[in-house]
Amino acid sequence: MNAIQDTYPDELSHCYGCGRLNPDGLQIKSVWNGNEAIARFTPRPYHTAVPGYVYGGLLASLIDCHGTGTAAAAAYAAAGREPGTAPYLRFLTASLRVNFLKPTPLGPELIIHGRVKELAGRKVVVEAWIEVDGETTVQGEVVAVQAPDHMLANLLRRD
Ligand SMILES: CCCCCCCCCC(=O)SCCNC(=O)CCNC(=O)[C@H](O)C(C)(C)COP(=O)(O)OP(=O)(O)OC[C@H]1O[C@@H](n2cnc3c(N)ncnc32)[C@H](O)[C@@H]1OP(=O)(O)O
Repeated sequence: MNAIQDTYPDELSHCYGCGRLNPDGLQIKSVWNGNEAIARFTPRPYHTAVPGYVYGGLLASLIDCHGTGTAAAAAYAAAGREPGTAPYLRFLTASLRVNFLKPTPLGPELIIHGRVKELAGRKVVVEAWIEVDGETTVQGEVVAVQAPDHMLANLLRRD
């Protein structure tokens, strides 16, 4: 199954966290299974906070972009539409909350989960958490708001 980020149009695919066209970015991939979205990411040694543990800002970025990706996938599903079709359902982070429950070990693959808590109008509230070796180390919530039409039109305009 395609990751939702692989269906974003090129003009909206430069995000540091999830843009497939950003060679220096994290390029996270969120796959929707009809119930939740899952992303997998293995931090690199330079993502260190203290030796052996992952930097919290990276973890927040994973929650952030997986949250907006989950919102997009869920919004297309709720509308009965094929992901990536125009008019684009592309979401921005309006609010990001992250609770670091315990240190996240550096080395193993992280599994990032995203589930919709609320979907109404242009707003999707996503609960997200990071699992490593079967334990949840980070829990967060993203309020994702559909990009306003004028913003999308501006970004998609070709000269
Ligand atoms: C265009 C695509 C670009 C692709 C980028 C992908 C990004 C991936 C993740 C990111 O890092 S995004 C970067 C960080 N985020 C931003 O820079 C967003 C900056 N903020 C904005 O542009 C506007 O504030 C925003 C578009 C998010 C909302 O402005 P609107 O004028 O569209 O909001 P509006 O007042 O119409 O509210 C719509 C709903 O969202 C709710 N809302 C808005 N801001 C909120 C907030 N901060 N917290 C909680 N809820 C919020 C608002 O209450 C309302 O809920 P209800 O429908 O239930 O009434």
